[in-house]
Amino acid sequence: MGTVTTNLPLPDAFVDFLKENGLNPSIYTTADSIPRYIRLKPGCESQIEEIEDEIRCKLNEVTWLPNFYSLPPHVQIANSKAYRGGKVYGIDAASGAAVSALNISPGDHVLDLCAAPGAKLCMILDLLRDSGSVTGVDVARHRLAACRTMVQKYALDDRCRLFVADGATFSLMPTRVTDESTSENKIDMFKGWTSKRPWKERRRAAKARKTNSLELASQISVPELIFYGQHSGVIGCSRDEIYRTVGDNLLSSFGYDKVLVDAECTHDGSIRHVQKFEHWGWQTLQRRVLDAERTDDLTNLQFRLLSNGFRLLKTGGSLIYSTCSLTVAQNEAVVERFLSDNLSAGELHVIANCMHQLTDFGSCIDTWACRCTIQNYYI
Ligand SMILES: C[S@@+](CC[C@H](N)C(=O)[O-])C[C@H]1O[C@@H](n2cnc3c(N)ncnc32)[C@H](O)[C@@H]1O
Repeated sequence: MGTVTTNLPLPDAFVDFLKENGLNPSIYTTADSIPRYIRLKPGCESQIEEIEDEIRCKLNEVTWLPNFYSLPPHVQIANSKAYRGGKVYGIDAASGAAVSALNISPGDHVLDLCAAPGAKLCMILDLLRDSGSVTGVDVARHRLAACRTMVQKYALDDRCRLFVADGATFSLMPTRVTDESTSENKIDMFKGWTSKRPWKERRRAAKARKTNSLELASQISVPELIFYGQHSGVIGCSRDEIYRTVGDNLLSSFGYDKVLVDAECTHDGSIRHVQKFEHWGWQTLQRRVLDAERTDDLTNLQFRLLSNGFRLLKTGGSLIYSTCSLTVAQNEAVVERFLSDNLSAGELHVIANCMHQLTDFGSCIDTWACRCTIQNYYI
């Protein structure tokens, strides 16, 4: 395989892929100088000096993103007491930008359609504090299990429910607290409620898990609830209420206030991710990133995730579509295809492309280059 003059021996096929997509391969040469980012758990502000002493470096505040700090690339936080004790999160600033663009308000019911491993989901829960709810969906059970571990580690488990499901067909409504649902007998119902599914259903799911994830996605018709915090938009729901689907005509009133579609993508915008292929082998990159058939499948999946996220959004809600790919095909083209379908339906009132915000964010583009390509509002 040929190389280009970067720090990494990028294979020709990847360089061609970058060029075809109008991307300059030299962005991958800056890997050693890209800062790391952390997010401070709200409430831990007074402990910054202590954390700096422990990790032996100064935390530089990211002025445009509350609670985010940058630190030099060589500093590791995974073994620090601050990280293990749940005082800081490892999350890139670009990921924070996607969540920040959602403009979370108290009481929002938020849907995160590709939630695992959950860095953004935790940020949403922190922003909501003790109001609203978050519904996290992911097709990969093991990744969603890691998300559940994270939600529990950071004590964010009250208002969150997690479903293993295909985000392109997921159809459950947010469950909202009503006067009725806080009554004593409902609380008892909650205690008796179990996420365990009938044996036959579990056996079918286990069989499906043996196949690959795209096939699995099409086989999961009933979402599997793997976590349900006790205040997840409702207290004391029955199983039927938790699995309530609503027809399209009611979605405009009872859908989610905010939807995040942080879609599966080729990850080419993450310099650290691309770096890992040096160890995994460039053939893996060929298979995962460059394979044209897979890329076509991906853009179709992205389109279906975006369309379904929008379907589940209530009137006046807003949706963010983001990826960590820098390619037009996975960002602008997906959004344009979606808009051309939906504009003709006359449903969109205002469409603001928030890419311009990211150009101000400068340094975050080069780490998790998360492109927020759309912020839509219903009328
Ligand atoms: C970019 S990652 C999401 C990162 C996550 N939002 C975070 O902040 O930690 C994309 C996720 O989409 C999931 N995914 C892939 N296909 C999916 C589908 N059809 N439905 C739901 N999730 C899917 C993958 O398992 C993966 O966890």
